[in-house]
Amino acid sequence: MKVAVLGAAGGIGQALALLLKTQLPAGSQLSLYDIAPVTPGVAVDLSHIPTAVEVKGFAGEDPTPALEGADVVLISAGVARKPGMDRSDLFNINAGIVRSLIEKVAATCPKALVGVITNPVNTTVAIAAEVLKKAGVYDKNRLFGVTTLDVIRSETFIAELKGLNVADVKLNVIGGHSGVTILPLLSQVEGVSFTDEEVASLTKRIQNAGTEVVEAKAGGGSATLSMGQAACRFGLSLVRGLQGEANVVECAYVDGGSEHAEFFAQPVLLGKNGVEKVLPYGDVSEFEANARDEMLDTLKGDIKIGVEFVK
Ligand SMILES: NC(=O)c1ccc[n+]([C@@H]2O[C@H](COP(=O)([O-])OP(=O)(O)OC[C@H]3O[C@@H](n4cnc5c(N)ncnc54)[C@H](O)[C@@H]3O)[C@@H](O)[C@H]2O)c1
Ligand SMILES: O=C(O)C[C@H](O)C(=O)O
Repeated sequence: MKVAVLGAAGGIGQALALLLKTQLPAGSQLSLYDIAPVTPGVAVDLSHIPTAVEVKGFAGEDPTPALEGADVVLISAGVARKPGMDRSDLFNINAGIVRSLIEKVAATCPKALVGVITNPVNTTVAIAAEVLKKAGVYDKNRLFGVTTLDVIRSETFIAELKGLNVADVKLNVIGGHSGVTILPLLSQVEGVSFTDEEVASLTKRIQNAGTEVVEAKAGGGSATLSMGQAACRFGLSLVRGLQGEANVVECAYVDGGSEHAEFFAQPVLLGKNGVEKVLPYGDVSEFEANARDEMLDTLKGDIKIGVEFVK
């Protein structure tokens, strides 16, 4: 199994690479690429950790050597937010970065499962899809916007609020990955009840959690360590699915034939071809149904910007 991380010298990339070095199955290869010249050194550093995962690092303008033979590609290349910015403010720089990296994926490892972390995810995934379509290699089951951070934040905040063991908290987070498009389905958490005030405030906290980190880092970037953990969880789930493990389910932002939008985050069953099955996200409360319906104009607008950028 070969996993490539693009943007591997960055805050997310280095945390993710460390977690993958220690958690990928024995015999895996970890391929690190970034334009930053430090990247081969990051790989040398990681290679001294005693696990049966081979690490190679590549820097420079061309990611091709890092992508050759990749089964999974995780992309966190690009710029991060500073206080006062919205994720959509990253579009001008990150759209072009994602477009050129996906062009190389299309040419080098078109069958790889691709997880896009780079913001604005609602838009960069649409860009990736259009680039893959243009290259004639688009397979909707192999492209994912990584929304796992919204899921692990929800699990953490719910467990804190209700005094639960976080390992017991499970829920779907649907929609997209920005502001009101992030919708945690709190009504589905088993064994707890929330007051209307708790639902409103917890939903808002989860939707603003990225900004919470951006402000706390005071100009030093956005979430990197929690995102490294989230991307590792998602990347390992992709690998487990590829290896034929049964019942591997994650929420992700996919082109899954949703009635709501061309791309929509919801649970998917992962397998040897990426998405084996798009799963229903289940019953929702009246609050959640309203929030879902109200987010759709924003989400569809974000997607349109991505499609038009490539066309
Ligand atoms: N999906 C999510 O939930 C989520 C969560 C956190 C952050 N993000 C996003 O992830 C991205 C990266 O965040 P970060 O904190 O790691 O930023 P960072 O600045 O620490 O790292 C980004 C890295 O990308 C590299 N890079 C830039 N252009 C490149 C290119 N063309 N090819 C290869 N590498 C390139 C940079 O050299 C840098 O090392 C941001 O867009 C951020 O908004 C997404
Ligand atoms: O908020 C950001 O800009 C980064 C990321 O999308 C997050 O949710 O932490």
